[in-house]
Amino acid sequence: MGRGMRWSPIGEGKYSSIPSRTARTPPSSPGGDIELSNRHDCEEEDEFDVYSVHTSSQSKVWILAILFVAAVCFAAVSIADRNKQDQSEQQSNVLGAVEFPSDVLFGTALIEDAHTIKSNDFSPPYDIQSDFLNELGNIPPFWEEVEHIANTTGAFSGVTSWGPCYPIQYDWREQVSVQAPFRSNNDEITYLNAPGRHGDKTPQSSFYSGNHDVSINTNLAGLCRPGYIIIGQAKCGTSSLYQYLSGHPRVLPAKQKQLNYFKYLAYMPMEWYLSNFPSAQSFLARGALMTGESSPSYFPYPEVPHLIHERMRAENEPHPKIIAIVRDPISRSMSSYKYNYVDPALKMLSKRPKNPQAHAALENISEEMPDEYYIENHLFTFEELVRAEIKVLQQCLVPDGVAEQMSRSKYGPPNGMYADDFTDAAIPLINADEFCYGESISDAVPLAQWAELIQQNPNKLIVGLDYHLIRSIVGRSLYSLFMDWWYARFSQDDIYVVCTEDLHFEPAETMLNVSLFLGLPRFDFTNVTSEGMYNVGFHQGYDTLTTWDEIEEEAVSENDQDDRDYANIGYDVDLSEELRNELMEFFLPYNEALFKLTGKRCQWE
Ligand SMILES: Nc1ncnc2c1ncn2[C@@H]1O[C@H](COP(=O)(O)OS(=O)(=O)O)[C@@H](OP(=O)(O)O)[C@H]1O
Repeated sequence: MGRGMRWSPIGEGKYSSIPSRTARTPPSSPGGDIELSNRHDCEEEDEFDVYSVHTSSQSKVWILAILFVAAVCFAAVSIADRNKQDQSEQQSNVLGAVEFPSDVLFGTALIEDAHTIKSNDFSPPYDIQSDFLNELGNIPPFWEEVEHIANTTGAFSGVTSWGPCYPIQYDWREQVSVQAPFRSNNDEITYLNAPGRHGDKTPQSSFYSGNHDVSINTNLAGLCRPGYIIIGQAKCGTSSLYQYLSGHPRVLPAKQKQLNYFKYLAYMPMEWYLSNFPSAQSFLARGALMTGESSPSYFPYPEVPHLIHERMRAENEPHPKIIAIVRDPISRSMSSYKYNYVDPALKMLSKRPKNPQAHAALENISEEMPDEYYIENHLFTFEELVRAEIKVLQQCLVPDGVAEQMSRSKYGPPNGMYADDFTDAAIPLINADEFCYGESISDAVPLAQWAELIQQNPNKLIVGLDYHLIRSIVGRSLYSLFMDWWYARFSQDDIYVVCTEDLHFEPAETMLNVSLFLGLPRFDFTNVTSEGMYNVGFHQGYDTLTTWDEIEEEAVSENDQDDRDYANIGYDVDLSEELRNELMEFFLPYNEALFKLTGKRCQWE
């Protein structure tokens, strides 16, 4: 049945169509006695059987004539379809569906056996003159060998590894059978996800302790490394940054924005991690220079930069660039309050989960009330949570206080992961997130910092939620404390810092700067960024786009004209001028430390 039509019976063996607004009007039939359906051409010939006929001798001639035309159309369409199908099969063969030989997928391929490119007739869709060295003099990560060979010989002969991709066992030329200049469709990207390599099991989340025996160099043939890793911070626009960057025609996305490998899944071998990125085949067919991922879970944990360095930055080896994005800390804290506390609490109130702890917490709270009622009566305000947290942080972060001492003892000399960095660090490395927030007191008081609040407001809800995110609404906006660890493992040349405000107010220019830093060729991001923002508070989802019009509409309906709250749109978080000033004062030294460390100043006044 065709689009735009419904059929209703009008009598035995007879049907008439009820055209929708989009259906075409049938032509009047020459004999006047054939009611053709509104399908009168041969575009969708499969519906020709649906019409009603008042048979007469005169009309038989017309019937035969029409059946003849229909048959001719049918034959023509079948041939066209067949051709289309052949074409698309051919396309998918060269663009995506070609399987790697099983020895490459499943482990007998040896990297040492890899063929180098032997002849000059190898012509993948890359421009030797301009692709591997951009106007800033930056080479995209992992392309140094190709750049060197291409620019000295004017050809690709002798290249052993294709940019970020590990060598494959057979001739590189076989991987390039199409001259598709740039990526046109993400669906055509091949990922070498080989079920069976490590069993079909889905990796379980757990923090990597560093004690697992992970063989990191097994069977990497044909897999490609990320050229950039967006590390966070959470709620600072990591989703938009990732999606915008993926809009560069020479960048291919990972299977998903957040792989969380170096935080939760590092007990899996690198082979697993890299199978989440496009294959060498996709790079070659698409003329890609880079892929990457964006996991805000990396930002707050000192173990992560150490691990990325260990696994991806062997001495003098090429390695991915690190991109951090930071937002006005007050604005980020409000977004986090909403995302990590208000939304999950409201969800819990509406879903009434069975787990005994949550159940007990919800016992005296009325059911099926509007959100506003719960927010007013049963949720802690932003101010309440923030003041309780700041009290704890101020004590913990005093010079030579708990955070400093505990961090030194865990990560410093003699055997800590960062032993050498403590010896000569001018600024002490501090893991506030791990050492400032104290222990649980009881089922009713999950963390000491909330003891007083809970005592004074027994009707308010905090039990049963994700405490490690709620406890650090402010703390995770002290960016310099986290970035210190990243700079202990990566140099200024390896790290690029984006201010969320720049991404908001000058998106195309900001993205151009990020991409040039990465060594990519110049690209005008205007069409990409003008689509909207991703993962906005009132429309969540890492790949959920909210158009600028929708954002504008929501801002107007909320009467939210405060420039400083440009992103906290669609929800209200009360913030008195007094608390704003206090917070600005609290954040100031950390902001200044960040600007000094990174050499980048964000406009957060
Ligand atoms: N282009 C641009 N400019 C400014 N701000 C932007 C942009 N894109 C997204 N956003 C805001 O960033 C918030 C979501 O950040 P993340 O995607 O990093 O969140 S997450 O940690 O991955 O969940 C979320 O903030 P809130 O809406 O205040 O919650 C988004 O609105």
